[in-house]
Amino acid sequence: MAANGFKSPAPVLPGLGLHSFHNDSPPFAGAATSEHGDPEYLSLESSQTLPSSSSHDDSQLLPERHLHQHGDHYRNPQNNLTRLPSSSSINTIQTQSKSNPRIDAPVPQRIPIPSNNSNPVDDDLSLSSSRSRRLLSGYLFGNPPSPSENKNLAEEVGAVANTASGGRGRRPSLDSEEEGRYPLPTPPIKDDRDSPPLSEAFKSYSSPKPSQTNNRTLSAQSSDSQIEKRTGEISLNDSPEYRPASSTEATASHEANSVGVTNQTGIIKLTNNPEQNDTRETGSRSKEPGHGQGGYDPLDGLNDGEADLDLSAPQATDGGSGAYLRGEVDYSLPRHRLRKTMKDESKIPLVIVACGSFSPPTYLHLRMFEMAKDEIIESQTYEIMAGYYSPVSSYYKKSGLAPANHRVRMCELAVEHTSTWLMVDPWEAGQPEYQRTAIVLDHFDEMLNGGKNGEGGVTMNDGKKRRYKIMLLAGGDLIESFGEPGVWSEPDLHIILGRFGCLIVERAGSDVWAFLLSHDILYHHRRNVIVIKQLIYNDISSTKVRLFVRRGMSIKYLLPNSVIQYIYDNKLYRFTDVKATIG
Ligand SMILES: Nc1ncnc2c1ncn2[C@@H]1O[C@H](COP(=O)(O)OP(=O)(O)OP(=O)(O)O)[C@@H](O)[C@H]1O
Ligand SMILES: NC(=O)c1ccc[n+]([C@@H]2O[C@H](COP(=O)(O)O)[C@@H](O)[C@H]2O)c1
Repeated sequence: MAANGFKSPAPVLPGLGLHSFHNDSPPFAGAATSEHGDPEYLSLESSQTLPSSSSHDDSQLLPERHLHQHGDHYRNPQNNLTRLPSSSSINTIQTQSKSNPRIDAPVPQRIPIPSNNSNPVDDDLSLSSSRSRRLLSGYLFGNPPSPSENKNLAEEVGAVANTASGGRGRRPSLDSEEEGRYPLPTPPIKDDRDSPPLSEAFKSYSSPKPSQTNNRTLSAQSSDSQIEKRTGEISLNDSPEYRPASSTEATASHEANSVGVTNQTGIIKLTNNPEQNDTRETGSRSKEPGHGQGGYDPLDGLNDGEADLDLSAPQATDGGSGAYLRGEVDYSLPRHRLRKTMKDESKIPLVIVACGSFSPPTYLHLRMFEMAKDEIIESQTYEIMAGYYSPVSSYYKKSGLAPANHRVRMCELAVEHTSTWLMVDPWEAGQPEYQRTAIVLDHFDEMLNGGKNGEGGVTMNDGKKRRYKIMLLAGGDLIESFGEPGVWSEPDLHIILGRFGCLIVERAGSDVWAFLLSHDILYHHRRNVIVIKQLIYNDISSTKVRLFVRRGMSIKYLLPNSVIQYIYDNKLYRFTDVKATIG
């Protein structure tokens, strides 16, 4: 039995890799995964926009960014809607869609959340157990495939899933009694990261210098509610001296340039300013010159444990995304952790983008990126330049969606002190209408590789530029929704899978491999798809976190403390705001 769960992968799919199909994927400019070339719509010129959900309608309202495609700065989209330019810019899509009536009518339809249930907790519970959450909660795109096609696909999926699981309907997990029959993949080669041992980093923090402390720290003290008392045991410092007087002040402390860390040796409080904060005397790579511009390389060796304390990792500028979402400043893509040069120029520079609700972001959402990183390092094909969360806007009508500004801030808090290479892009969240994932990836492409003066891309040693490859990071359940009628349009799937690419993290309960075989478009672009096996299954669910908050249960160790604090400070997920809200 192969590690991917198939009894014998070779006869089914010659050339199927241990983890994925991606190994011989071409650099970028579209993945030529077919001998006969790819569909026309994979080769959008940089001047072309992606089709909107009603791409044939010239009166479609789009944010002004479609008219200002150079540089990072856009006017606040809240106030600047403009009409889509002539549909001639998307001719290739139209050509395709004319021959395919299903693509011809991709006007999003909103599927209402069943309204006969007024209890938000029950809504979340039912969503939690539903296998078709997106049909209940998301937008629908395009017309459903014909019933006969559906039936064939469903039969194929069933057949493949059954074969894959040895007839038991579900592939056994690594934890099952059959563990021995599922050899683990070769561990990733860690040498690239050049990490100091974790213990070294902690040693370096064992002698805090009182003079380097900052008075502001996170505190779980709350002004009200039993919920906060029960779940708010996240105080990093119980000393009253460090408690903000009010929850407002506690909120402000998140934005302060400091963090409090308690360990067995006592309270260590560190500022984010490396000059004031010189506790890291040994074992740290972050003080050494990095490979990135500015002397700091986000990917240069800090692993998770250290990163929790890595205050020299570049931080987002204060108030950046908040100010943008409030319409106070122009948009710009956060780049503070984006690597601009490569260590190994024989590889492909890769930026990973995770689209989703993140309501709230959990350790699973953080782990997804780390799992992807291991897989990428193992593949030796790509070099990771950065990772981004792109929280969906409030216009994505989904149960439990907190207002977009809160979800963006929670994602920022989640990565600020736990990661050295992850960032949060507020663009999608700040758009005045729902943006499909293909459009979001196109936005990243524009931001990272665009620029009329050729300023985008990665600068090679010889001064030449190379484009960042952008890949979507998603869980197996999201990928399986590719097969749900009306949720994704076919042209979008070709763009997402062909022009960009997908990193798919297996999710307990979803059989990504079987689905990959059964889905024609996914299979067509299989060489641009990387399936990531969860070697330690993590199924932390945002839905359940919301329910725990609602029920006053602890959510500690399910998500970063800073995010927990934010949830309580802002009274999220308690009562009515469990429901979707337009922010
Ligand atoms: N347990 C999991 N395993 C693998 N991927 C996951 C898991 N949970 C979420 N994801 C992936 O994380 C991304 C963002 O997820 P999103 O926040 O939209 O939904 P969710 O985590 O399922 O939350 P909710 O419970 O609110 O539906 C998606 O690609 C999703 O597939
Ligand atoms: N057609 C599309 O582009 C499409 C369809 C469904 C979900 N999505 C995206 O997937 C992400 C996760 O969605 P769910 O929270 O419903 O799992 C969101 O970012 C959403 O925008 C995109």
